[in-house]
Amino acid sequence: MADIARLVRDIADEIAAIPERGDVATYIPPLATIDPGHFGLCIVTVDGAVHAAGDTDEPFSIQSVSKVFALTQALGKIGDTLWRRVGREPSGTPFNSIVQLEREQGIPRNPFINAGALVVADVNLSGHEPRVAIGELLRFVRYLADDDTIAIDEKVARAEQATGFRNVALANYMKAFGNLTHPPELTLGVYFHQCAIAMSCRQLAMAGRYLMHGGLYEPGGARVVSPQRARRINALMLTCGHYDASGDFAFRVGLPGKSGVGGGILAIAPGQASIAVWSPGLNENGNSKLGTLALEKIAEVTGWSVFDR
Ligand SMILES: NC(=O)CC[C@H](N)C(=O)O
Repeated sequence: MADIARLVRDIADEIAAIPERGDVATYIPPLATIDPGHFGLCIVTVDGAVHAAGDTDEPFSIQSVSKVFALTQALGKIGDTLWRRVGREPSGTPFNSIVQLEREQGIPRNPFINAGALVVADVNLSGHEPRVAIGELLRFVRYLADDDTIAIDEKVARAEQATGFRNVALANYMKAFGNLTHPPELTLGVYFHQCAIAMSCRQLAMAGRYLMHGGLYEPGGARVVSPQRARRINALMLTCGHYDASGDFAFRVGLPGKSGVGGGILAIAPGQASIAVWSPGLNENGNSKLGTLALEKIAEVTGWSVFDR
């Protein structure tokens, strides 16, 4: 087994020295003003050991990484009937694309593109006020991470709301096909707030543990989801977690991963580790440029892969 403590330190040092860091998201001021020099890394291994380096305790906007936790929550509510309203195929299109929705009758390709995440948010809203639905998701994430300090960044939520015209279009379009059950503005409110959850790498890696432990909170702990559901969420992360760069991520890293436009990535080595990286500069697909590179190096050194013997 590689020396993980040393590995995280080496990678943090190596990444810190790279000048070409990608471009931070500019669509809202709270993201546009982030220093691209940040880098955080945290690896929680299967034995519970936590290895962290760099800005591992600095909260950042998890954005689309929240789609993993929201999906887990929605599956807990309605199980496999979710798949009548959202597909399970890679889209091959950017995260906020609308093109497939017309041809495919308002059924989004998968739960990790924005359209699919809006359907998931609509499910999580059922039977609740938006405030209660988002509170439920926040409590779930706090439980998974074992950390009650995790919070929503209201500034980010407000900025999402003020600028999210494409998401408004996606929600209205799906509403026209009958694939949203609530008024679009309520579903959008839940979605914008889930994107605005702020977490550190340490909190994110802790929250991802159930996906390395086959659905258990920790080995021997409470069950969050069944082993089959954990496997399936991992499968969706691998095939759809990086939008139209999901194939490239699988090729380079070989692990299920979910990115966010805040520069965070949660990656899972099933049975081995839950890994969170944060580097705010993005590549042309809206995924963390150096975060992906860091994960590629981690996979190379440790041999963690879902494609190995
Ligand atoms: N890829 C992302 O992280 C996208 C999230 C962003 N808030 C959006 O909805 O456009």
